[in-house]
Amino acid sequence: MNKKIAVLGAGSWGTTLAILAARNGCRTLLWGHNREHMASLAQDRENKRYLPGPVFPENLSVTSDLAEVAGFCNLILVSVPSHAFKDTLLKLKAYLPDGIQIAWATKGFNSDNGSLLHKVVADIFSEQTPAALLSGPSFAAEVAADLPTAITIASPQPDFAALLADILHSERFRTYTNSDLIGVEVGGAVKNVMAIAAGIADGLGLGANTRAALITRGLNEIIRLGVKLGGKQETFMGLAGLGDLILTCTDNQSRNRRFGLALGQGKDRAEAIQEIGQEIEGISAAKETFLLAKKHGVDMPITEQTYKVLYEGLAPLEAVQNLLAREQKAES
Ligand SMILES: NC(=O)C1=CN([C@@H]2O[C@H](COP(=O)(O)OP(=O)(O)OC[C@H]3O[C@@H](n4cnc5c(N)ncnc54)[C@H](O)[C@@H]3O)[C@@H](O)[C@H]2O)C=CC1
Ligand SMILES: O=C(CO)COP(=O)(O)O
Repeated sequence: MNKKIAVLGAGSWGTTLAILAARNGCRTLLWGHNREHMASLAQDRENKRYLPGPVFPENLSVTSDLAEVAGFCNLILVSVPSHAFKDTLLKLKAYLPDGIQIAWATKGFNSDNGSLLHKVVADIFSEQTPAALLSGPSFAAEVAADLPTAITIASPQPDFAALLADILHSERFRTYTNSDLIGVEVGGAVKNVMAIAAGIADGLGLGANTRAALITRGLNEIIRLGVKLGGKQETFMGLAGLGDLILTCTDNQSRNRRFGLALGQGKDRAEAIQEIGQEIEGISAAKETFLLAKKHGVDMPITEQTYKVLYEGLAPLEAVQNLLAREQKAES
């Protein structure tokens, strides 16, 4: 494929997406903010810190210089953590103010004010800037190992979604398109909160019934918030909703689930974060989701109890008891 793409964020997911695009024949530039780390990637042709194993294809080059990114192409796929999303785009804008096309694979909210990330893109560039989000059940290591995976690319601009879908699609990586950007954003950001909750329950040894109840009632919460924010109900039954929720609530590759497991087993929060050693997006998302739910008057009891465990020192077992003590009601 005779295309160029720059991927911002040289963690496990950005590296994987850059490898996928390069395997599909695109000239690909992977940017990371840490100069020493990027120098080691250039030398090793492998990301030993975040994605040990896969060797970089020849058409994948690396840089820590955003000016080089701007000179390379205007098609950008951002995969930095949510706390770095706005700053990275602001820095990029200094080099590439016009004609940019922005996709992102970041799952989370704007850490400044809890807004959805499409709002950050529109505020920094313009409402007309082609914008798309890649989301769905996709552990980086499995994708990089070429294990079959299906994801969603959401954009209000169908041509842009189709372009990205072509760049990344392969027999082992199926790309579906979707026009519901908001629904896909909410699904990807809030499933991380539910994965922490499911991990906590499993860490407490509460069993399979509890896990299934949390996933199902968690999906309900995600739908209530997502629809209130403008997402479509059916989106949450798809890859970026139920698909990613099941993946991260049930498999220990999920860092959010592992973090919850550690808390449920009585480990200290700081120790758990250090042991995992990678981004745990659900920690900030728990706060941002809790505040959004309050602002919009949406009932999100699992999110609320997870927030209280993470930010108010509530004991995990007490959080479960609070959920169980809620008044009996009709399923909705
Ligand atoms: N790893 C996975 O399987 C998947 C991750 N994601 C999402 O992708 C995003 C990135 O996650 P991962 O790559 O997994 O994280 P990671 O923990 O593997 O790597 C984080 C990367 O972010 C970089 N970073 C940290 N602070 C930064 C800053 N201020 N500016 C620029 N870069 C900074 C680190 O140097 C590192 O390269 C997250 O939003 C995550 O939810 C989405 C789907 C799958
Ligand atoms: O989003 C992911 C897979 O789809 C990765 O989940 P974790 O961030 O919990 O590892």
